[in-house]
Amino acid sequence: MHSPLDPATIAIRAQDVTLQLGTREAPVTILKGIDLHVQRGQSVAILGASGSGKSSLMAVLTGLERASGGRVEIGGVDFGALGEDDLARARRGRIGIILQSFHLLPTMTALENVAVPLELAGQADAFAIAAEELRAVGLGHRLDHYPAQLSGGEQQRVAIARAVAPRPTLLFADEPTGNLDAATGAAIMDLLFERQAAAGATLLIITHDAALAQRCERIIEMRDGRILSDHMA
Ligand SMILES: Nc1ncnc2c1ncn2[C@@H]1O[C@H](COP(=O)(O)OP(=O)(O)OP(=O)(O)O)[C@@H](O)[C@H]1O
Repeated sequence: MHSPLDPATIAIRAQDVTLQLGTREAPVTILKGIDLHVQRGQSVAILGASGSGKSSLMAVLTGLERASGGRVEIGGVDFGALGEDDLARARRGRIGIILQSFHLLPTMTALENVAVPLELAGQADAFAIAAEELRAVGLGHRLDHYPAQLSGGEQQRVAIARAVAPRPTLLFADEPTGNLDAATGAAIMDLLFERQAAAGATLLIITHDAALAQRCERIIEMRDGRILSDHMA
């Protein structure tokens, strides 16, 4: 049996994480001491008013932004100890990100959008794996379509396939249904949970939607750069 804080089962370990941005003369403290442990495979909703620090927390946990203080460990790797190149490498294999506005490359087909990042990460059979992932999200018949030829829901499916394909430890979704109608959004969430389970990934979802948050195992609420509450749903 693993204890709850066994490194083998912890996907995210954040200790007293702070983030300061702005200028030297006018620094702004955005994250004010975040302590967070997340078990591998858990789904976590991050709620909070606009400006409470949700996206900043995501930026620090994904290594897009370096913490100003404290410690960030993702999948057992101390992000603070890595140089830029090693950090980029560590992020590539471990972290998948799904954003509200999909961010697909417009000049690449659905298949290429999923396969090319895999190939860059050194994955053999990148195109075969990408095709399999796209079939798993119901897009087997759209492999050669460009993003502009796909609906919003289909584009988000491609983005999910792209994020899940490298089998990341950690999947982050920032308002993943924000640009979709309610029915499409619900279908996308079903798919996201299904693909999370298939990949055995930990899922953090930033959302303003309390109903969506209730579908996660755990709900964290942020206020003013701090965790205000943290409970199982
Ligand atoms: N580069 C920056 N310099 C100074 N302040 C910043 C910078 N980036 C973000 N902030 C501030 O940090 C605070 C937290 O922003 P953040 O985007 O993390 O909030 P959020 O909870 O994700 O909000 P939303 O729900 O609107 O996306 C905000 O007050 C924002 O204005």
